[in-house]
Amino acid sequence: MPISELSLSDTPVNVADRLAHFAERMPLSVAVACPGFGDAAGRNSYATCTFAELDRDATALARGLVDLGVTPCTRLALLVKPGVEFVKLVFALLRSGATTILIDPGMGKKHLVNCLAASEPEGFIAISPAQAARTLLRKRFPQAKFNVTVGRRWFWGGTTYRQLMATGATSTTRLPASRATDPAAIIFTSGSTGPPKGVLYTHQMFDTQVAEIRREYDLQPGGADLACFALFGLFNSAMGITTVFPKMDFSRPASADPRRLIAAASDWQVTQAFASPAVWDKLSTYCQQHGEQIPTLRKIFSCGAPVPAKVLQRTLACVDAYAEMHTPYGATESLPVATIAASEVLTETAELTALGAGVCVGRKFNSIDWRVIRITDEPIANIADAEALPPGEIGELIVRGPQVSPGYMGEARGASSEALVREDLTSVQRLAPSNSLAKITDGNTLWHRMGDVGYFDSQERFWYCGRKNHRIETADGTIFSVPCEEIFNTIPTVARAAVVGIGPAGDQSPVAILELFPSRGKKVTWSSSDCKEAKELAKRFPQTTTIENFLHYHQKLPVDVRHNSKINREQLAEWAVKELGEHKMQR
Ligand SMILES: Nc1ncnc2c1ncn2[C@@H]1O[C@H](COP(=O)(O)OP(=O)(O)OP(=O)(O)O)[C@@H](O)[C@H]1O
Repeated sequence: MPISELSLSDTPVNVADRLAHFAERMPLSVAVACPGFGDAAGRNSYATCTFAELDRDATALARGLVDLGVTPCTRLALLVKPGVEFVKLVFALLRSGATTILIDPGMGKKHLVNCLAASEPEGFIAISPAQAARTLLRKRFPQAKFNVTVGRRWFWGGTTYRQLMATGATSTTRLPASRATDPAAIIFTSGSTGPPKGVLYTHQMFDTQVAEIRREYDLQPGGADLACFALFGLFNSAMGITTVFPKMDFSRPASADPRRLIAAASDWQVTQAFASPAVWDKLSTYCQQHGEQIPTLRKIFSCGAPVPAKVLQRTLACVDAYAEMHTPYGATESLPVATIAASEVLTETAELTALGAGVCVGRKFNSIDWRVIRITDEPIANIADAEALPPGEIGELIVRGPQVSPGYMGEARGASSEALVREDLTSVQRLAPSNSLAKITDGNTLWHRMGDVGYFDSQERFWYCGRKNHRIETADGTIFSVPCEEIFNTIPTVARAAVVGIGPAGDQSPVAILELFPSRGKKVTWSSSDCKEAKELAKRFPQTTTIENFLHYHQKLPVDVRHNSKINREQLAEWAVKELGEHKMQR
């Protein structure tokens, strides 16, 4: 059949084919490096695997899974720590045709178990403690029959990673060919605006992510990446780039020890690194205080929340003078959407951000189509019902493209997850409730509603003004969180500001909550001058002029589990209600 006659859903696509390409061209280069136990230093202390080994073992594991009975669309939860085995298993699962369920362990036990149960896994590929927990909670996972233990198997049966590898290595089973729209994974959002949502990933989404990230940032095979966000290991291996996992707790990135990150960077002479804003803040502060440098870094990425200009500046100061830093913008449902270079932020947009213009997240990726539409909390069934807004007007961002997820699963309220997994781009009628709020039909395509608000400027750059759910509807109009917060962030004593709404919808009052910088050796106290400065500043800008309540938050502001960077404004709003109710109002 000529290519032109193939529909998208017939096109064979699997991001794991990109790994096979590099295994052929650079078989002996290190694909993954992961620090061993203890404090041994230097490259020899890492567990490593080459591209050839990764490719060979991923195929063996995939055959082992298929021989176990795994078929296309079998849902398997992957609960393995970032490392060599993790990356091998991710590629094995992609090749086996299974749908991998990926969840951040940092979201806490209750959410973790609920998310897992909602996705109805047919098996667990998991380390021993997770298998033990699965066995104890077996009633919640009635369908889990394909269980593979990574590490020692105790009382729970199933097979082990080693056995799977051994049987797969001698198997000649043919692996299934995956098509572009076939499900590849269910990845959960970080749940910063409610319960985490299971996002359906197709093979096409993963493949587009890799192709677009490689093209946009001109990432070349042969480089080495310090991966402080585990999933980046997948992208790197599909680009011929060595993944270096530092020694850190990936479920609490902000707790990473800068000395360990610097050691991993130096051991592998890393050329690029990906970490959340909180990690860059901590690492760059350490480098500044201790005169450390990471001179081999050429490309630096940060994503997940706005990156303050001072963090961009400080980070660039501890790397090569020609290094670039980028802050890609996107969400689990759609990544990447837009990007901006730190150089553009520092020379142009940061100044406007400080004046309340929002945070510029840059221009769109080639493969994305985007619009800003009038804000509504109601479902929008068809694009004809969405009002597109002109540049300069704040609305909700909607996106479509090959890296955009066709829908959610896992909430499964009323709809069986089987139906959701098999859902394709045209079967919008079967969408679960959150899908109807998040998707808009346009012919046989879908737009995804980002749940983020902002506006386009005259150069079609998007200026992020926060989450739609975090906007404050007052009797006098709408207040957007991020533009206001950035105004308060310019106060030298303020470490971080959050602006939240309290009270009934439509008649909310804005409250500015400020975390102050610890002053050396002294307990941080909220002085009348701090409050006076914040109040005076608020009066100078139309965005903040109606804010009258200012509160000092005595600890670090609460943040999300995945990036430890997104402010949990819901929690702060509840706290503010209590504080103000107790007449501790600072006026
Ligand atoms: N570069 C960036 N600058 C500013 N904000 C960003 C950037 N990148 C991502 N974000 C924010 O992170 C959001 C995506 O986060 P993620 O997909 O991890 O889950 P979440 O939206 O926090 O979870 P949930 O939808 O469950 O609340 C974006 O919609 C945006 O608000």
